[in-house]
Amino acid sequence: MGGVSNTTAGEAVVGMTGVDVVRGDNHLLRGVDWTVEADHRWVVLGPNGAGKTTLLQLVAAQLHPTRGEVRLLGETLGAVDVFELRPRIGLTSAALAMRIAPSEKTGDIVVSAGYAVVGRWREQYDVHDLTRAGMLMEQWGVAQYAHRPFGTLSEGERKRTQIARALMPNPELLLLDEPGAGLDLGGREDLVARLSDLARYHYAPAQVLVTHHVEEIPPGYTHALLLRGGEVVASGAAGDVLTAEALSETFGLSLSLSRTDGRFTARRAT
Ligand SMILES: Nc1ncnc2c1ncn2[C@@H]1O[C@H](COP(=O)(O)OP(=O)(O)OP(=O)(O)O)[C@@H](O)[C@H]1O
Repeated sequence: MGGVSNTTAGEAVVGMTGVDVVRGDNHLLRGVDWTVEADHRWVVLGPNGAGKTTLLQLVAAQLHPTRGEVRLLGETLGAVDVFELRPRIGLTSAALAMRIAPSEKTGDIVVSAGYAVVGRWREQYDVHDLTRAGMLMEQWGVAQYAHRPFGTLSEGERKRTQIARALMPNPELLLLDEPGAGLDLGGREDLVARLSDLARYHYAPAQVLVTHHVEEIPPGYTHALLLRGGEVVASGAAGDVLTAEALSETFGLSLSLSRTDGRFTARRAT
């Protein structure tokens, strides 16, 4: 699924050391060290205001650190033209979805991704682009809506369209900011299954998924980073990091955690 990644050989996709992001007196992030390798699939978990979106903005090359170093796809933020870096990174978020005009055709939204425009039809798409867009829309279950305006799709269909669009330019890093937000149970389960397939696909890009809910972690995700108040509570292999103790500390309440068939469930400990 999603095409072959062409990540710079020999270097991590993301390498952060001692990263602070400060606004006024607020530390949005403090002392973050993080490495994402090409075959990693990371889930970033934390409560509201923990700094997850700020972290994602750094690795989307949309924000520079106040202090520390961010290496991204072999380049250093601050010493590279971010407009060259951004096309190598696929991003989905509610903020981006809001920029899509409801009247745009779903197929145009996907095929236009490589041209850095949202949904605008251009005559010069070549057969390769159209074929790839069609394949991605099939994979993400939205091919039948190619001629429908984006605004008529359900929330789940919109989320899947956004992911197909993010994968269109064959990115080396895929960033998913709360892809499960606003989905009903069926929509969430469908998305988790598709993301699980993508996670396990050897040639898929490195992936980082931000969520508030352990129930949304797709099986096949390899690593987890837990954030609270801008600081890393725990980070590493998912099996080591995703514990009741670490989650309780992250969310500031006593939680129990269970795992069945690779899926997690958390609830308040009684
Ligand atoms: N420009 C800014 N100036 C001051 N504080 C900011 C600024 N931008 C964000 N913050 C604060 O930084 C903190 C982290 O925000 P961020 O959006 O990264 O959190 P988050 O973990 O993504 O939260 P949520 O789960 O609610 O989306 C929040 O407390 C937010 O209010």
